[in-house]
This record gives sequence, structure tokens and C-alpha cells, in this order.
Amino acid sequence: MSKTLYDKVFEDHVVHKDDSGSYLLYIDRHLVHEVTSPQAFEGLKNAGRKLRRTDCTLATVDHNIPTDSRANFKSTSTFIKQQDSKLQVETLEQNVKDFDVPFFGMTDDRQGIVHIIGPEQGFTLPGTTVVCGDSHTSTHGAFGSLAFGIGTSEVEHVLATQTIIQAKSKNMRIFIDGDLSPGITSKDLILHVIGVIGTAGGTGSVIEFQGLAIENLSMEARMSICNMAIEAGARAGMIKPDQTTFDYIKGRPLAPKDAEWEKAVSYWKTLHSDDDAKFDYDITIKASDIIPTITWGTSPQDALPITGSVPDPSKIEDPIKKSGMERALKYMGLTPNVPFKEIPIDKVFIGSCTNARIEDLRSAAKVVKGYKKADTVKRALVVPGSGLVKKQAEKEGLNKIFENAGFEWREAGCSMCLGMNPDILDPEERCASTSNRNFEGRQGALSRTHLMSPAMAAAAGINGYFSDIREYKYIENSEPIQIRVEQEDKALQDAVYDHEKKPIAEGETEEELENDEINDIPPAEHDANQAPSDSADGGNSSNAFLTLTSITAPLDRANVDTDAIIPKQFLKTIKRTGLKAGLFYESRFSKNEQGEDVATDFVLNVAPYDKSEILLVTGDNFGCGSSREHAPWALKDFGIKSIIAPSFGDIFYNNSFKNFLLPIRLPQEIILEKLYPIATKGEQLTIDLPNQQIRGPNDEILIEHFDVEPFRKHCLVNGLDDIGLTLQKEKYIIEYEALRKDKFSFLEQGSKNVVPVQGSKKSKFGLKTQEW
Ligand SMILES: CC(C)[C@H](C(=O)O)[C@@H](O)C(=O)O
Ligand code: SF4
Repeated sequence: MSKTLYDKVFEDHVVHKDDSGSYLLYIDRHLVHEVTSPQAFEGLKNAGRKLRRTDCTLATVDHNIPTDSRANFKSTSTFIKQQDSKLQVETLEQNVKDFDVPFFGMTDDRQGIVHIIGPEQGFTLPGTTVVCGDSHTSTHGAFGSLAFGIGTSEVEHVLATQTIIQAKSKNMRIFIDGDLSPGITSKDLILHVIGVIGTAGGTGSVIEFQGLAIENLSMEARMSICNMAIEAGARAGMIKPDQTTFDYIKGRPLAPKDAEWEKAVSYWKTLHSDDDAKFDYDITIKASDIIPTITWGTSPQDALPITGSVPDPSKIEDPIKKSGMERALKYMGLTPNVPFKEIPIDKVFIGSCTNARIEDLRSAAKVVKGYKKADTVKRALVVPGSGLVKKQAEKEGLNKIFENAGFEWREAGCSMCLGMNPDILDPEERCASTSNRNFEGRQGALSRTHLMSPAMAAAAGINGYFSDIREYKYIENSEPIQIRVEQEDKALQDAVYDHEKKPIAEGETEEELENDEINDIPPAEHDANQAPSDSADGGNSSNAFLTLTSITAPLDRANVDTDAIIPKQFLKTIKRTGLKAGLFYESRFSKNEQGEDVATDFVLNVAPYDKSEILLVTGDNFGCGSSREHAPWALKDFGIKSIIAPSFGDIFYNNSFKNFLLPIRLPQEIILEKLYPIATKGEQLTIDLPNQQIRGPNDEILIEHFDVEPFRKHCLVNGLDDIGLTLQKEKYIIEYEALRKDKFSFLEQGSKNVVPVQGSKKSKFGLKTQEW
């Protein structure tokens, strides 16, 4: 039977299939960062569980770390000034020691954004399953791996079992017909695609990108495309591996070598969709239709060609779309019909897991070279995606080009992509950004983000206005510094052996340093919200969801992203509880003249809805975007136990079940006709999970049947912790591991070959002298 690329990779990882149709998949590569892991490690500790495979796990710090020069770095505790950020980073530093996880910390040149370092090290390989507690894990699909973001409960599940419970997604193909026109980048391509299919377009599907335009792209450009597959709502994005892929991987530190390399490549060559494979959805986009693209609104689907103007809501008929557009334009401070090229900007951000690789920096540097940043542009930040990208760029002299133009050259991290560190925009500042999300408040409270390619962001920084890169006048050979090195220097990676940044301050011993850091970490407390797992099947009747009767808060919005449900400043906790105050923070509160929070008339602030346990959303795609499990934690903390909406972001949907919160999908017209009138009257609905029904205030049946996958229902009705359930299937995991060791022996080394940095704190790995 013919298969798609997704079918092949999925099937090669099935450990077990349940009668209910739910699969247990083996995970080859697990990337870990500081934001979504503390509660997972705490869960392991509380339950006395081990980490199953450290060799399949690789950790780094990226979201919270300042991008200031680390030239005088002494210790995390002195370097990071924001207390909550410091705590998250130090908690990961402690957890990697406690669980023996290979780790790239701040004294290591290999540290960087988690989705940059995996491919850079050769940890990400074709045909593997790759997960991370981060939505942009989709990036790794560029290698033909099945890579997707997971929530913190799933991180814990993977740490404990090296597997994940999955349902099979639908197959979607996006075929790019023809090749891209000159000057058009992969960022324009993916923004264009999202503009066409919308942020819910890929929901429930794995997208395979195909066509000449894709085949002609470099690996880095392919990564930018798959990176933003999540912004199209997809579970994952994939591109079949080819010679470009193999050339990129060969020689990287953690890639297979010699005979294992040959064995790997012959398997990888089988990883493509068969000619007659069937896709559930098939979309063709003409490459010649794609021109430089930017976003104007507060969702990545608000994408238009740079030659266009701000859209006009008066021309829109659909009332939900019209009010959404009005709201976005008001937030963005934009007037309808103004040409994009006449809109001035305040700041530039060149960075993020979408566009902070060496090719991105090269293309921005070419634009900047020989010019000065416009006087009206207050700041332009260039943040390399990893320490190694930074090194490579410095070797090529790109840092000098940026600095000569008045751009700031920073250290690696997520930075202003979401501003969990000090890099944020001031309210109402407009930013030309190479990142992937333009949500309200994303780059700082009331910040205004416009997404675009690195070359376009750089051009905006020079001109002071959004600019069409095709009209831009490059200055060639005007400066002594040339962009000479077109090939990435893989040998630079060996430089970690002689890197200059010594982590230990003069006069301070390793032991003192270690003690300093440990002293800053409060002892782990038992988290009351953590599902106890001492019973054999992990059951806990207090979590069980049977029937729920409550008034229902109506929410008339579409595309409510998880940044809106719980903004970034509340992600810095290492606990699962205490998030009630942050729920819908930007909507529930505004600042008065004294700068204090004042409650708005947002539905959850107003009686009787402030006591609602059900949220009824009329628009599509609730919980899209980030994988933060903090979103269901905050909803739960507020008292919400069920959410009804036409559709949900895939990761949010999963995360809800893990927290015994029931998401129910119903068609929009049914919601509007049958449930909305009751909700707006402040009357009660009853959700009956065992019978899969919704009843009205007089117990009349409103919804005869709603869908919920049998396995999820079983777990919810019985209050089951699925780590406990999976561990009961350990015999299948052991069997799979034996098969894997033989058939996929080239995956066995994994992160075992990670060499600790010289002079780093004591590591249980010891200082190896492996050859790379
Ligand atoms: C912090 C993390 C959960 C989040 C994500 O999942 O994407 C972040 O990386 C983001 O980009 O919003
Ligand atoms: S999207 Fe931004 S915050 Fe999220 S991982 Fe990528 S760079 Fe970091």
C-alpha cells in the first residue's frame, strides 16, 4: 500500500496500538529547555521515577537568558538579574545534574535556541521522532523527521517512558508549483502559505511541503518553513530528506559515522511519499504568486504582499472577521488603506528559531553593509540563534557589518521573539521582526510586531520604513569587510574545546561556584496539583470528570492564542499552580494612571461569569500557538473545567486532557444556535461525559452526542495518569528498543557523544576525548 512520508515515519515508531486506536510512539530525540521542564522533572522526582534514556535527551537554556555580552560571565546567579528567570535556568542546571542529561549551558558555545542547536549538532536526523516542550519543534521536520511540540505533562511522560501517546493525524500536502522568483525567501513562502490557508488551516494534520521551490531550498531555509508549520495550525511540517539534507548532516558532532552513516543514508533514502500516496488534503500554491510578504495584524495569517496596503474592515462582510480586523488594526495603531511602504518602524529584531541561522544573518548583513541604521529607528538587535552561529558570523565579519551600521550584536537566545528576558519593546513600538508570532503583547505589553524575512527587516532598519527588498539598493564592495565564507565551517564546532569563556571566576573554586548556584534553588515542594501516581494504573478519583453543571461564560473570539490565555511573564514559574491571576491577563486588566491593574469588563471579570466552570468560545482555533501547558493550568486555577469551541490548537487540546480539563469540539452554527443563547442568559449547562451529551437548564438534551476519543474519555472518567498506564506496557517498549538497536543502530549514540565544556562544573559524563 502506498504511503506518505508521515505514514512511514509514524509506522516505524509504533510501540503499541490500543484497541481504542490510540498509539504509543517511540521518541528518538527529546530536546529540553528551562521553561517547560521544571514541573516535569519535579513530577519524576515526586513519583520516584527515572529518566529512561539520557542518550536521547539534550538540554539547553534559551528563553530566559539575557543576550548581554558574556565576556565577564561568572555564574548564572550573578549574570541573570531577573529572579524568576534565574530560578528557571538554575532549576534546569540542577535537574540536568540530578538526571544526568547532556546540557549546553551559558558557558558553552553550543548553547542556543533549542531548535537551532538540535540540527546544528546532528542530533536531529531524518526519520526520527523529535519532541520538545515547545511548539516550534516542527522546525526539525525539515529533515524528514516527525517533530512536534508537546506540553509539560508529555515532557514528563517522555522523560519517564521515552514514548508518547498519539492519535494519527491527517495527511496534508502543500505543493509549491514552480520555483521562487529572485529575491523571494522561504520566510515569504511560509507567510504566504499561512496567509492562504489560515492559522487553523493545518489543524489536525501533518503538512508535507513538496515541489521544486522546496527542493531548491537550503536546509536552513527549509527549517524556517517547517518552523512556522505550527503557525498554520499543523501538528508538524515535513520535507523529505535528500542530498541537501545528507550534506548538511554529514560530519556534525552527533551524526552517525562511517558504516553507521552508510546504513543511515540507505534508510533515509526510503523516506519520501510514494508517487501514488493519498493525502487527505492537497493544496497547490504557485511559486510565482509569492512576493515579499509581511504581516499587518495580530495573527500570522494576517499576511500580505509588501506592495499592498493596510486592509479595510469596511470591505469585510463576515461580522466575526470584520470585528477581528477592527480589533487588530486598533491594537496595531494602523489606518486602513495606508500603503505598507509608508509605515515607519521603531525597532528591528533579527533573531528567533525561524531566522537566526547563519544564512539569515548573511542575508541581513548584505542589506546593512555600507549603510547606517535610520535615525528614527531606536534600536536594531541582531541575536544569533546559537553560540556557534555567532562564532561563524564573527569569523565572516558579519558582526562588524552590523555594528558599523548601528545594529547591536548580541549573545544567543530567544530574546525579543517573546521577551522572557529583558529584550522587549516598549508599549506601542512597532517592530520589523524576523520571528514567527505577532500576537498581542508578544514582544512586550502593547507591542506591535510585523513579521518578515531577515533581508526585509534589515532593509526596514536602514530605511526606517517597511521596504520591498526587490527595490533595495545594495552597496557592493564599499567596505573592507566582505561576506566571503559561503560554506558553514563545521570545524568551528571543535572550538568548544578552546573557547575563551571560562565559567569560573578568578579566585573561585569549582566547588564554591557550584554551592553558590545550588543555594539559590529553593527545595522542591510537593505540588498538590501533581497527579499522584502510586496506584498501579496511576488512577486518582479526585481528578475524574463525570458530569459538570455550571453557568457558561461566552467568549466571542477566534484564534485565541495561548500567549493571550497566559502571557509570557507568567511562564517563569517552576510550579503548575498559582496562575489564576495571569489568565487572560491583557484582556482582564488595564492600567490606570497610577500604573495599577484595573479589572476590565472582560467576561470572566463580570458576575455571574466570574464563577463559570465552562467557557463557550464562538470562534475557531482556541489555544493556538505556543505549547505552554500554563494555559490549561491557568484556566483550571480559575475554575474552568471544560471549554467548548468549534476547533482547538492541537497542543492545547492535548494539554487540556492531561489536566483533566475537557475540551469539546462542536460546529460553530450549533454553538451559536443551541448553546450561546443559554450562556448569554447566564443559565446553566450540564456536560455529561459518560453519555457524551450536553443538556440545558431544564435537563433538556441540547447536544445528543459530542465526540471524544475513547482513550481520552477513559482516562478522564477514571482520573487516570497516563505515565502509570504506559509503564504497564513496558514490555512493548523493551521489545521496540531491541528492534531499534538493530534496525536503527545509527540512532543509538544520540547525545551520549556530547562532550562537556572544558572547565565546566563537575559532570557525571566525565571529560571524554571523543573524536568528532
Ligand atoms: C515557552 C514555550 C512553551 C513557547 C512555545 O511553545 O512556543 C515559546 O517558545 C513561544 O514561542 O511561545
Ligand atoms: S518561537 Fe521564539 S520563544 Fe519560541 S522557541 Fe522560537 S525563538 Fe524561542
